Amino acid sequence: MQVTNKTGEHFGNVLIIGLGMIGGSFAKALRERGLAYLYGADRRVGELTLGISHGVIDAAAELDAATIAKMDVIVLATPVRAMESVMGQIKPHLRPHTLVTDVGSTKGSVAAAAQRVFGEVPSNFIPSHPIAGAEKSGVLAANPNLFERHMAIVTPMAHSNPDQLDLLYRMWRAIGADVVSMDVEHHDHVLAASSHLPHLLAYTLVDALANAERSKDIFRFAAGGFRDFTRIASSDPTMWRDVFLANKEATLSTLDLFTDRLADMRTAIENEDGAAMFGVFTRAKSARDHFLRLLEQRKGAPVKEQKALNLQVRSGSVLEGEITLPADKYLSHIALIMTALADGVSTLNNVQLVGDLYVTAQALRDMGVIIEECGNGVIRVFGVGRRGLRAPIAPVNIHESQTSLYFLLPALAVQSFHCEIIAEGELLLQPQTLLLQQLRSCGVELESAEADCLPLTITGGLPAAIATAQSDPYLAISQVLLNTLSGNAASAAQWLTVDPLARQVIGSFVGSSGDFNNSWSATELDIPADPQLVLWAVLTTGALPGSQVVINNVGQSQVVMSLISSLREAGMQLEWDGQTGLPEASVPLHRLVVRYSRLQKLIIDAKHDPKLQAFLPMLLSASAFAEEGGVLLFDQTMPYYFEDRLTAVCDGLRHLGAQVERTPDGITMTAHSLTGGQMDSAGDLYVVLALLLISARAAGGGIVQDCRLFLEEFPGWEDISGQLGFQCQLSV
Ligand SMILES: NC(=O)c1ccc[n+]([C@@H]2O[C@H](COP(=O)([O-])OP(=O)(O)OC[C@H]3O[C@@H](n4cnc5c(N)ncnc54)[C@H](O)[C@@H]3O)[C@@H](O)[C@H]2O)c1
Ligand SMILES: O=C(O)C(=O)C[C@]1(C(=O)O)C=C[C@@H](O)C=C1
Repeated sequence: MQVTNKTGEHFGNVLIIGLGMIGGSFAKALRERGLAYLYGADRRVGELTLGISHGVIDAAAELDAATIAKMDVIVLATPVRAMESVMGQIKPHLRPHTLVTDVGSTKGSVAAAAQRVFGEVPSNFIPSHPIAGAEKSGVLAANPNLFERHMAIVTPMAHSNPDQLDLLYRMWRAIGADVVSMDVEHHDHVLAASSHLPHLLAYTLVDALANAERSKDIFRFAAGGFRDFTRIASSDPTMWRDVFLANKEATLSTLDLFTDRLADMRTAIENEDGAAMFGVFTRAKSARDHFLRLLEQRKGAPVKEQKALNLQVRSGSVLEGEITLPADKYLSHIALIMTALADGVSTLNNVQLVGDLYVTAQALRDMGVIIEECGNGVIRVFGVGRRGLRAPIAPVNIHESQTSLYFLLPALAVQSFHCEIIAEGELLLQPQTLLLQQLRSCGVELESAEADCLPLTITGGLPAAIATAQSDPYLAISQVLLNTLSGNAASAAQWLTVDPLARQVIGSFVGSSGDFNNSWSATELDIPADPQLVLWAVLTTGALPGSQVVINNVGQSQVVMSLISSLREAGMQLEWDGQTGLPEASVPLHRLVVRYSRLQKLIIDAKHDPKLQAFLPMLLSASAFAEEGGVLLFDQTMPYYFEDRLTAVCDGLRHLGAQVERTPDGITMTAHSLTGGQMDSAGDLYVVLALLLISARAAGGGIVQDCRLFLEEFPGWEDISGQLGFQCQLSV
């Protein structure tokens, strides 16, 4: 099949010498797109006959004067060691206007062969190499789409003809490849590691096992793992013999590196050193996951559409029991950074590595920290010391996690390497001016994209002390971490901006001596419950007659204490009932007993802690079932996303029949009976919690839409609420 191409581009007469799998794929790709008239030459005549009958080439050719002289492009596609004799054959007839290239897997040997044949690599000879292939060979394996969305490396010389280089780029692009340029030596080292070594291992493994004592059973019981690892051992032996003969030095050096590492693994197994194995496996997994993501991006894989998940809540639940709620994400983040940079192995209890915390954990893993998930929320972190992070092999990807940035930058600011941080989605559009200014003001070198947006590069060093107090809790903690990490005590004013519980978390590593230059000792910590979940459990229990719940792991942070005192003022029955968790813990956990209570008018105003703003969505829902409604007043400085949340909750409440009035400085809720209905959470975690609360109290229950993110971020919530008797089910 030959078609005319839409762009009108035509590369004229193209001769492929060596019409096997790669040469055939190249020919077919050009021919099917109507981009050239294709000739083939091969020492096996049968391949040429098949090439014509299968539409790979238009005509077979000899390497004689008439053929060579009329070619616009000649492509050498034989095994690499056969190329020298082919060059010798075409040399007498080659014209300067003909572009010559090759597709060989090694480049130094091809350039050297050209030098031997022509005296120097001719300006019209520009080597290249498609990074695409298969374990098959021969023209029947030709695939016209083989190069699409794969890379093609070109290795031009200083004196290469620029027009012919341009032609080479255009030709690879025309058949779908992404072209990159590289020097010959670099190419051979990189490919020795990424392609040649894996082939050597696969061939050697299969051969060793085939000759092993129990070989019959080894092959009989080998399954997916063996097949995946050894696919490439089915590749063409001639081609690979040539590759290893042609790229000897680079292959040997990558092989030596590998055998050293394999010897380390042998020692780890012999010594039953689980930590060493775990370290290698977690780092390797995260490196491979990164590689797969890159591959997906290159292939332009469409983002999978996920169905929205809704939660349907029935009215009339009665909650009863004792619960341990998922951990506070802010405190978990601080603890994770501190444990990663402490000396020794720390244990964190009640922590789930999900959402932002997972992103930060992956970044730390990429930099050599072993983080082991032991089940039941127990995490073991093998600290590397304050300046012990290792330069990651690829940029650190924080995806869409702004929080990870606040915590990772101070840690990176004290290391001894450069690190590039990349991100995805909306985070790429958000200027990080305040955070970057803060770091630059103490001498940290940061280069960022335009308008202080990601990606950015940070160069570690020894930052100077920083002393300004910040009211934003994330900027504040970032500043305190930076001081603590660089051995400078944070100022008293700075500490005041940080919640006492966060101070206790930091204190459990650096001790109370205040000497931040000391090494940090590893420790065991219970992380208190997430305050948003605490408030949800408190308000839901308080709303449902007959309910009584004990929350086992409440941390007495400033904001939790403010919430409790506001709710007590409105008539809720809340009592402390001693401590739980680790004995003599520096971050204690408290038991909180909650009972159904008739909530009076709920008032939150300027007298209350400004941090309560983050809890307004749920407080607003609670005021919808308070006896006399509620008044929530707040100043104008709320971040826009707080405003959006309140708007979503007000809309939801109106759907259920509540009377809600927005005023310029707040919201007034008039007591009213609530019916039931569907409400859209817009995917916001805190809106979901507020709407779940109000659905439980509405006569007809409620359906809260778009809860996927909520369920992912709080994976324990469904089980815990189910144990308590909260009647709720998933629907799509
Ligand atoms: N197989 C892959 O995945 C892959 C990927 C990228 C690059 N390459 C490179 O592409 C080249 C071809 O590999 P392939 O997989 O297509 O192999 P192949 O065995 O399918 O094809 C090679 C062809 O060259 C012919 N040939 C050998 N010596 C010849 C000579 N002196 N004159 C004329 N023809 C001759 C053979 O008859 C055969 O048809 C190699 O240099 C290889 O390193 C291979
Ligand atoms: O996919 C395969 O089977 C390949 O072996 C392709 C592969 C590789 O190692 O990635 C093999 C050799 C090349 O020179 C380029 C690509």
